[in-house]
Amino acid sequence: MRPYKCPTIFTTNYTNFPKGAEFADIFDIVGGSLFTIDGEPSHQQRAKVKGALSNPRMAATMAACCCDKVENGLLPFFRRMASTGTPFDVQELMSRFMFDLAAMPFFGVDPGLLSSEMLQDRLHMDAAVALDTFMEVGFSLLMTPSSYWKLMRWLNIGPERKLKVARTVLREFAAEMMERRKMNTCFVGNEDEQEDGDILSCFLNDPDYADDDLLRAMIIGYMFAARDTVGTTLTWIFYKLAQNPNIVSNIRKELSPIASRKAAVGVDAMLIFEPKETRSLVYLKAVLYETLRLYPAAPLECKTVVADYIMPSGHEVHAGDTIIISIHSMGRMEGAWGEDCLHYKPDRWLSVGGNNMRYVPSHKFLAFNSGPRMCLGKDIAIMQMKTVIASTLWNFDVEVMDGQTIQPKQACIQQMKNGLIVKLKKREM
Ligand code: HEM
Repeated sequence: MRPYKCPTIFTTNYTNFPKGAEFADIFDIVGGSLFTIDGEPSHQQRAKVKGALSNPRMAATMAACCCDKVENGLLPFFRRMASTGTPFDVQELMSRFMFDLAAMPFFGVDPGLLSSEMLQDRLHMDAAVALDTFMEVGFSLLMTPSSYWKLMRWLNIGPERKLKVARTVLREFAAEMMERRKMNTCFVGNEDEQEDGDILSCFLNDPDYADDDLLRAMIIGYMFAARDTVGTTLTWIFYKLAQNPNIVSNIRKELSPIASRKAAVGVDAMLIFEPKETRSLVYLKAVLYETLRLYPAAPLECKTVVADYIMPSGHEVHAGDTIIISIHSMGRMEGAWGEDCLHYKPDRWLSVGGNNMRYVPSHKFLAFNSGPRMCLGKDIAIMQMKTVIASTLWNFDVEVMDGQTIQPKQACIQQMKNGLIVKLKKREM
């Protein structure tokens, strides 16, 4: 079956293909929240999350948090590494950076994982590790017969034992964040901004989320959705750009008119590119999409079948079947992307003349999912990635160290198995 020819699962007949009970059982840590539910309850929760994320004030907070973290966290760190020529694992760094960036607008508090002096905050560090455990173990359970992992869960052995520890840590983390928010301490911004300036406040005041378990599930689900999806994609972008200096030049060319209107900040004269400046940049967006095509952050989509159905391709599926769609493979199919499907070519996303993005249906490019369950953070993710890539590439040259084995990890989020060691050099301008 060629899923890219088959929008039925995601759009036209999506009610016949919910996530299903087994998915919800494996990811019970986010049980009851948008991330595991289907049908009418998912529509209702989705409308609320969509409302919170698309509120213009929230969009402005997200953009401000991102600029602040890049200017005061990421670039100063890069400058230190560049001045001493010290190699570092950019994936590990992006993971900490994104933990902070996901948490700041949600909780109104900066966990400070990016700054190494804060590493003693065990709660946040442990929560970050527990999120990774769920992504890794959850992936292997999706591929395992449910009777087998349910027995392991009952006996508390094997991967289920790891999940149990991760569950406890994540529940503690979410409870602590709710407590801190209720006590209204240590927040980002002034008192006015705190009134309804973070996403958690919208849910704390909502009677539908009066159940603490549901609110906890929502918090953890949000951290899953917003943290490593972006961090992982950024890492793959750095990797591909280091192999393609011509693409780096094209990005810098696109940034150049903006840079010429800006004044550099700080002693090192570094430029920060703000979301309002990069919003219209199409080549940079094409780079993001091309990376997500070959390295989708969420490489698998899991669906169950409610009623027997014959796909447009003629394949039959039966009630109770599980369908696993490899988004990773779909991005590499010759039938969908042409003979050069394995080549990294941002230009394929551009219209003739290169001034606009070409239309590609979302059921063909599934990195952000498609149809009624499409990612709600797509625009936020693009804004964050554009800010990081533009600000990094304008100020630094990025070199990937030789001798590394680069391969994807088998997990729900497609990180690099061994990380990515890079070295930076401050650009002479
Ligand atoms: C490169 C970055 C990102 C990628 C590739 C991505 C991809 C996806 C995918 C594939 C799904 C569907 C998951 C499923 O149903 O199985 C999804 C759902 C979702 N994403 Fe994203 N995402 C990204 C960033 C973000 C960010 C930054 C946020 C929040 C600020 C976010 C919020 C959500 C939410 C709330 C859902 C649930 C939608 C629903 O179930 O109806 N995402 N995302």
